Amino acid sequence: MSLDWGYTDDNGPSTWAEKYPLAAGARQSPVDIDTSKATSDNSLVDREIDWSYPSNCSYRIVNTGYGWRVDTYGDDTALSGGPLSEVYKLEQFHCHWGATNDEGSEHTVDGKSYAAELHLVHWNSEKYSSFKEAASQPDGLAVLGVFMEIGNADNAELEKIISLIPKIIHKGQDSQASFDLDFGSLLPESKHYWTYLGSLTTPPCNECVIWTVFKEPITISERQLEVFRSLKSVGEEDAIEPEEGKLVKNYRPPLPLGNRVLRECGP
Ligand SMILES: Clc1ccc(Cc2nnn[n-]2)cc1
Ligand SMILES: [Zn+2]
Repeated sequence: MSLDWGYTDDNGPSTWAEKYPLAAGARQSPVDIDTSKATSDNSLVDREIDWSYPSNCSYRIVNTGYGWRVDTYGDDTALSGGPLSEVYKLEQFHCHWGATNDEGSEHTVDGKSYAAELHLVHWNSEKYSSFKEAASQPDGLAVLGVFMEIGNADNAELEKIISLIPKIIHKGQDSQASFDLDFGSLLPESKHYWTYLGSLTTPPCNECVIWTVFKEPITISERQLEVFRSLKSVGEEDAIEPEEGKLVKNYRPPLPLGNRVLRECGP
């Protein structure tokens, strides 16, 4: 069964607009962050971005066929301040990566790619009654983007996710694992970031995301990234060769910023 969309030459980002017209919109993500175009904005400094994630909010990890996704209980989570006018709740987090370490992030900075990019997806629970409703609104979602660069040491918190990957190698597999995660270790120390109005980076590419991309990367080891790449984009029942169907890349290349404003908080 051929996939509606994906990351191969046949169904990759350049083909998405054929079936998902929003993908051709003027408010698409990711973008290349041209640091010379970023404007400072005191209102971002006055209302510091703030988050709260209880360590026990993660309850399930699933292979979506496009990567791994950790589903979270949002009730006791909160993201506010910075570019956000309301309080957003954490819905899920996931990651994008490439076949080699010199690609993999979705956003780029002055043309530079990082090896991977972590996305924490939140929804505006003050204004909307569900994630689904929020995903159809221009201020419905808030995604935190965290660049990941290769480092020598394993990231200990990521290791808790890595250890579950062997249980979800095939598309559709999930592990109902309530696991304790210190989100502080999945976010950079610095709260400096860029922010702009964009979209989901996969179909249907809804233009509903207020993006916050942190300037400081976190580290991931080469071994850990290889484990991500061992995930398969096909189900266990799809008889394929062992090396086939590996999810070696799941990132969308940058789209034009166009006439959107790119703001920054911090040097
Ligand atoms: Cl619900 C949903 C759909 C697609 C994505 C993919 C994505 N969009 N922005 N970052 N990742 C995330 C959540
Ligand atoms: Zn994402």
